[in-house]
Amino acid sequence: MDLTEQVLSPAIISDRVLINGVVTPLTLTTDGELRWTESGRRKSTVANEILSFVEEGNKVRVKTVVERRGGICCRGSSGDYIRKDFVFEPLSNESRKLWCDKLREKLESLGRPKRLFVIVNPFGGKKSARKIFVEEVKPLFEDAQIQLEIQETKYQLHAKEIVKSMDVSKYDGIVCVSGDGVLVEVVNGLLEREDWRTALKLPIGMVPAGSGNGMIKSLLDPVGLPCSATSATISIIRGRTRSLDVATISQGTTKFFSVLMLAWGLIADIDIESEKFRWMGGARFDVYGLQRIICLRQYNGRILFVPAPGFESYGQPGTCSLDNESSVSDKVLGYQGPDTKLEDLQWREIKGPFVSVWLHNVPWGAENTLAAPDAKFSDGFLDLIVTKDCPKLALLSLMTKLSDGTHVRSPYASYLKVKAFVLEPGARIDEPDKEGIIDSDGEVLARGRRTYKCDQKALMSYDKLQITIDQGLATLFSPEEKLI
Ligand SMILES: Nc1ncnc2c1ncn2[C@@H]1O[C@H](COP(=O)(O)OP(=O)(O)OP(=O)(O)O)[C@@H](O)[C@H]1O
Repeated sequence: MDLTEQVLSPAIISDRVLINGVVTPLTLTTDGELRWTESGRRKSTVANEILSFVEEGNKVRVKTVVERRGGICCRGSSGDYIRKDFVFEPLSNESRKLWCDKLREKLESLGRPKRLFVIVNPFGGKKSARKIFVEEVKPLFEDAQIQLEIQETKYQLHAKEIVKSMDVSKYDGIVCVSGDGVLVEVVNGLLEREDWRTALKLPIGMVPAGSGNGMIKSLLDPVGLPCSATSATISIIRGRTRSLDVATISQGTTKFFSVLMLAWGLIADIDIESEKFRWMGGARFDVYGLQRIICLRQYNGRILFVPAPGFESYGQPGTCSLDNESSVSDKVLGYQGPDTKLEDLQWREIKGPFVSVWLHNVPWGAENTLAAPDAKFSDGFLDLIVTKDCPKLALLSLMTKLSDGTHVRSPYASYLKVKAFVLEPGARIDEPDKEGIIDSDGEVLARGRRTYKCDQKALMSYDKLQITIDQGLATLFSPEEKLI
């Protein structure tokens, strides 16, 4: 809270108050900064740091959260927060009332959330969401005087059920203390509501507490914040939002709304089949990934895509017979996907065999996977990474580069942005009686013949599916750009 900034903005209120028993001038500026002098040193706290204030007898306690910066250089080394209180005593009752009015008006003007609906998945990741919520999240929300309605999920798809029937008008946002799985359920639940247009305007906040926390990592990492429950919670309290593209995956009248990714081939096989090694923790992806590269599978099939401007040279011109049924469903009242006239678009195609086909909406797929380094939250495009004809050693090297995103520079990978996409999945080339798995946002969307757990039901069949994107349809709580 040391005052280093010398450019002063106009005062809303400036008065002499008692700080630690000493009469001192205190000023609140139009940009929400409180300035005073303590033990001969000029100090300040900015609006961003103020959570709330309370009157305690004649005193006013301002609750703040301050970033503890590490090292000499602040860039990228920040993000550890400490709670600090600043207490002052106005010299009269009138002065105290005026201070409280002005502080309240200033905080009100920031548009922060006042009532949040919190969904906690006690089952996700290392099963620590409940502990994270109670110890790290709830105390901060309480200090920020945010009213909470808390609900724990009791079974799979419970979060979707909850948001489908909740009264959205009562809240300023939904917070998921979970992994990405619950976020996807929340988006799908909101989109299946009759009032989806209004419901989707409700910002969704993520607090990382699952094994896949790709969305919140994608929000925090670009502004130099660590993927922690504290930085995520503070971002929600500050109330800034950003919009997020939503992809509609359709097969006939069956639809799934995706906000993270779709994978087919190697990545899907590793993601889904490594479940049998869950006891290994995060190492399951590396161990099973290595096994999959040694016994590499390739898949026949075809992909069609409408490239974003600048990516028209990828693939060959392709003709696409589209599934018209997918846009027509009178019985369903919820969102039906974007009104894109797919027939009028310039389609390109790439034919198999494929090692991997991967579509990504945001940069990070998990906390250690920078899947699509150029992906943007609301550019209206999905990033497509296609891997073909790749020798095993090169593939091994490519997979080790997933942590810093340089895999997209491999000569065996094509990396482009697409506006629409069609997948025509085929069988494995080594064992044509076996097919693959299509994975969207960590869940199995379709299981082909003789695949892992192929007796279990999936939402779609292992057949042609199409994807369209609605630009910026959903809203997320998001940290502000930091001046670094
Ligand atoms: N009480 C519960 N019991 C079992 N499953 C649940 C429960 N609550 C939620 N789930 C399911 O847990 C799944 C994973 O949730 P979450 O998003 O928190 O974590 P994740 O990181 O995506 O996944 P995981 O930890 O399973 O790898 C979701 O599909 C959700 O439906």
